[in-house]
Amino acid sequence: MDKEELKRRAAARALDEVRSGMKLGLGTGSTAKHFVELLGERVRDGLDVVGVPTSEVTRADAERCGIRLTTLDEIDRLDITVDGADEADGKLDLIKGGGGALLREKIVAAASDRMIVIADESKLVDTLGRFPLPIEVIPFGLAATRRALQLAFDAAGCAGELKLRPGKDGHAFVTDGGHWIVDARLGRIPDAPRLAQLLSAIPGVVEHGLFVGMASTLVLAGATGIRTIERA
Ligand SMILES: O=C[C@H](O)[C@H](O)[C@H](O)COP(=O)(O)O
Repeated sequence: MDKEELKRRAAARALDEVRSGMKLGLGTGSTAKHFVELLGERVRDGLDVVGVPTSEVTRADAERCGIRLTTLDEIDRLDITVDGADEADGKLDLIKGGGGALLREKIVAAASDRMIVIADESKLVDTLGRFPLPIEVIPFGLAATRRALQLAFDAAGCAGELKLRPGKDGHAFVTDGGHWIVDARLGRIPDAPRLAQLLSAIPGVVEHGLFVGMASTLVLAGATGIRTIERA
């Protein structure tokens, strides 16, 4: 089955959890975009929800779909965030940020009672790390931050090359928050919680793409159907 169809099925399954009156976090990426489009159809049929987008791209998509939007300055908590992932393991820890939206995604997920992750089944891995780990950094002092990152990788039992993410214009990719991203090709992250802690302690790191202990439900769509994994 076509991968886009699998993503749309996972998105449709997450939509089953949405009720009128809910406040929703709207994720970023090709899978989350299916959710926004399907949600828009329900809104046009009368579903009353309000959303907080996790990127400017998602904001534009949601507005185009007629979804009412708000901000985390106007409301306290969200009921559910629905978002994609670049990788997920069986403990529901994630790598996110392939599209560069990890910072707003993490802020929105942390303000949500539930985070439902939607994906096609190819995103499920035994150990995180095959997908390069996105790390959002401040441009100032980048070389010092890179050295600190390598020390953190050593301390967490992993190693790998760091690459500054290029943008379309040949310069560095710039996030919605005005920062840069370095992608770490680690191959295998044996202890994601430990690495997450070490990365968060580096001054030049704004945020990293390890989402540890945040997802409550993982919805995986495969050729044989939908599988749902709940946090233990
Ligand atoms: O920054 C982007 C997000 O973390 C996405 O949710 C992630 O990259 C997955 O995207 P996609 O659904 O396109 O594979």
